Amino acid sequence: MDSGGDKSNRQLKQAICYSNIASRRSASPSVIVIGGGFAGISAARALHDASFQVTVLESRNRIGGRVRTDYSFGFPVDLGASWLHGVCKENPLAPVIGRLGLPLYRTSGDNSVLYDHDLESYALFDMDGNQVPQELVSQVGKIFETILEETNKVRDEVIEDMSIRQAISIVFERNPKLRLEGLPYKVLQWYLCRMEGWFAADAETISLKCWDKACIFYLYAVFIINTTLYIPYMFFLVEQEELLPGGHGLMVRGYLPVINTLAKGLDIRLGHRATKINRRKNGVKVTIENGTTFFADAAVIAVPLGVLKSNLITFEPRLPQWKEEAIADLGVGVENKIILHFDRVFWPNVEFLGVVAETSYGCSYFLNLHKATGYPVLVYMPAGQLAKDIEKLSDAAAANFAFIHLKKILPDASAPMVRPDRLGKGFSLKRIFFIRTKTGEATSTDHPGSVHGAYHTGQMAAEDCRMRVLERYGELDLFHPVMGGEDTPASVPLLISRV
Ligand SMILES: Cc1cc2nc3c(=O)[nH]c(=O)nc-3n(C[C@H](O)[C@H](O)[C@H](O)COP(=O)(O)OP(=O)(O)OC[C@H]3O[C@@H](n4cnc5c(N)ncnc54)[C@H](O)[C@@H]3O)c2cc1C
Repeated sequence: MDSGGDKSNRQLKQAICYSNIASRRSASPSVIVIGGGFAGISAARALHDASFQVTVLESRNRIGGRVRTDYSFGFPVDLGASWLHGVCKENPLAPVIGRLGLPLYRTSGDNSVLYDHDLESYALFDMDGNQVPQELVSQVGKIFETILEETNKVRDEVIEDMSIRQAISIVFERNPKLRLEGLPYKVLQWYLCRMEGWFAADAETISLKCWDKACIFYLYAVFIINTTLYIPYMFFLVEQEELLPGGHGLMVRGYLPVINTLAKGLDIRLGHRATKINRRKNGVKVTIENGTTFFADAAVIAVPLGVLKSNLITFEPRLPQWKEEAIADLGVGVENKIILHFDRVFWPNVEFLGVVAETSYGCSYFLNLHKATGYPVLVYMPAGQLAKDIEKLSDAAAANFAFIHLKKILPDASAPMVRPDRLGKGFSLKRIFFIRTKTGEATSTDHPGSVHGAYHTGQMAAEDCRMRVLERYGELDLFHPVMGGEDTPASVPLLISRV
């Protein structure tokens, strides 16, 4: 499908490519998948299995995108996604994970006030290292739920949307007893901090109208530059995804085995950054950074939303106005991970450690990987503005920042053997039905911002692409449906446990 960088060679090869496309009608149709994250690899796998000739163009020197398992510590640590949200057979990733026999560690059941954690195994501290009584944490958790319920009343009263932060202020004005003071107030801020962590956004940018509903909302402009996204400016939107049942499970061995399995046998070109996509009568031409061109019958675009927003890829002809507007209106959030590897475990045997503070910005959260994996690792996970601020630091300074917070609660903490790693979280939180051959977590209506959402959109894009090619070229007998065909292997139950 590709041709050389030299211009005259290109023209010659272009002619050959097009004649190939014409003569290939008796052979399999071809597809270029742009982006080798979960969505792109999922689409490529499905199309490959449906007898398409598939080429994946991935700009980096690895596949996975925001899924990246690091082995440099001598054991797997996910620097990007690490949870399977929705441990149930309805999860589109369940059949793959189940068949691979990958273990999951349960961190919560359904309906946890902390989303992906139960309040069963935690330790919260104040800035002086005093542990917050568990009873107080539970009590404040109930108050937090009451406050959120009260914000529903505010929502019903107002026409214009507002941020969840504003709505909470109104609730406090109306119900001064919910305001809390002293330590309970700080614990409340911690709950807010976890809510912000779930959305990878500050309470000022989370929509009152939409945070727990499927809808679209335009909020404030934010400035984000992170390792995954190169976005100068955007509007933040929030849509609540549909939460799958079954609670949340950590991928104990990391996500890499899953994506590697899906990628097996695919033609993946690493270091191939697409810069231009020309849609033509007889197919698609994709140009990459060094001028090399690729031709195929169709293209599936599975790059992050931020890449589209920053116009790093030119479309010819231009995308329809409504698609451009949808891309412009979508927003992303930021979440980082800083991995702290110690020579021994000196912290309590709980699933997470939290630090309460006067503001949600000042609170922190450490995931105890030792509980799930047996390795002496804490993962510091800032989100929203804090994550953006930390991204401005050097890696060493960021690791030190996390360690200073840890020291506040555990003064005897030994220095970590750190190699900090950070991966920005590109999070689109808006419903998006457009670009039929565009895929990626951002296009998931029900599960945006998740691996299973990305996987599912890849499957949908592949099916859509397959149908379009079939409609156009009429080779119905060549393929079986990408999704849900009779050949779908019997599902294997997911292996989930909790200690
Ligand atoms: C820190 C962090 C924690 C997270 N935690 C979880 C979690 O626990 N559970 C969960 O379900 N989800 C989690 N997520 C979200 C999840 O990782 C993403 O929703 C999902 O991986 C997105 O997949 P994608 O394929 O849509 O995009 P991406 O993974 O971003 O893939 C897009 C790919 O396109 C490539 N690309 C970009 N531009 C070009 C170009 N011009 N040409 C060619 N290739 C290009 C990129 O290099 C990348 O490989 C987390 C994300 C982060 C960052």
